[in-house]
Amino acid sequence: MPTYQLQNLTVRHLGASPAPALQAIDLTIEQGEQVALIGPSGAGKTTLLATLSLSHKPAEGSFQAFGVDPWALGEAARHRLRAQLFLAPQTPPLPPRQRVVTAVLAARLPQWPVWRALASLFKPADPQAAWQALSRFNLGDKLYSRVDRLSGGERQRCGLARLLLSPAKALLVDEPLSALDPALSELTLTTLREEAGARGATLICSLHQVDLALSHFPRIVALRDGRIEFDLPRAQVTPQMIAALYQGEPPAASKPPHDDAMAVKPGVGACL
Ligand SMILES: Nc1ncnc2c1ncn2[C@@H]1O[C@H](COP(=O)(O)OP(=O)(O)OP(=O)(O)O)[C@@H](O)[C@H]1O
Repeated sequence: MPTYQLQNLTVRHLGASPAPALQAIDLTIEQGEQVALIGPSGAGKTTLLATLSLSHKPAEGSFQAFGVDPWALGEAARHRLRAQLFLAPQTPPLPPRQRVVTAVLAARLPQWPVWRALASLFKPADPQAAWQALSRFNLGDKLYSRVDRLSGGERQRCGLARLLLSPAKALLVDEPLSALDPALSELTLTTLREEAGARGATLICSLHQVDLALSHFPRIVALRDGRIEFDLPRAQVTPQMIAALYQGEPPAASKPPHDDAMAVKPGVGACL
């Protein structure tokens, strides 16, 4: 059974301009596939990931996750379905005063009874698991740091460590590299792909770094102006297609010149 089946899907943002954020989206993603979403700013990548995580209700078209239409389910059943999906947003919503260990273990809250979730706020239930997840992103030394003392890139990796602890079968990751240097970018994508592969989870990741999308992901879905421009195995994606997709707005390089690396960081860190 596919993880997702979307047919002729339209998604609008409430109160936004009449042009939909996504339109005529046909997309089938099989369980265990690893897919990169690319496209210029405003193309609809975040909206698509939010729709796949059941945060946006489509306006039109057909949407199925794990073979069911989530929006035809009652609230409780949809909530259970949501527990199968994990969205790691570009700016993870981490409580600023919380310790990293608590924030990471929060990924397990949906599996725990209320008493255990509350107890974990005072004494982390499984710090070893949090440390292991953080270590896979080179962040083990921040286990007991406060979230608001982390840099933008550290916070982003803290959000990804949560993903490792969630039991989800679909891992949805929005721009995981925006605050990371090239070495950490490689480590992060490799870790995400290994994790998804090891547990047979579907991985869908939006990226501005087209070279990394092509080197790490077998399937590339390109969005522009809310529509799918192409959906192809990476071997069939040509430089001409990439140039047409970005039309004058060059895709981000994964290896910025040294001076640019500093210019990228501050904007992303200002997240909470
Ligand atoms: N909360 C919102 N309210 C209204 N319109 C929105 C909202 N979020 C996004 N949009 C609009 O929806 C469209 C798609 O935006 P989206 O954030 O999905 O693009 P994106 O490809 O993820 O862009 P970026 O690469 O810059 O993150 C854009 O036209 C954007 O202005």
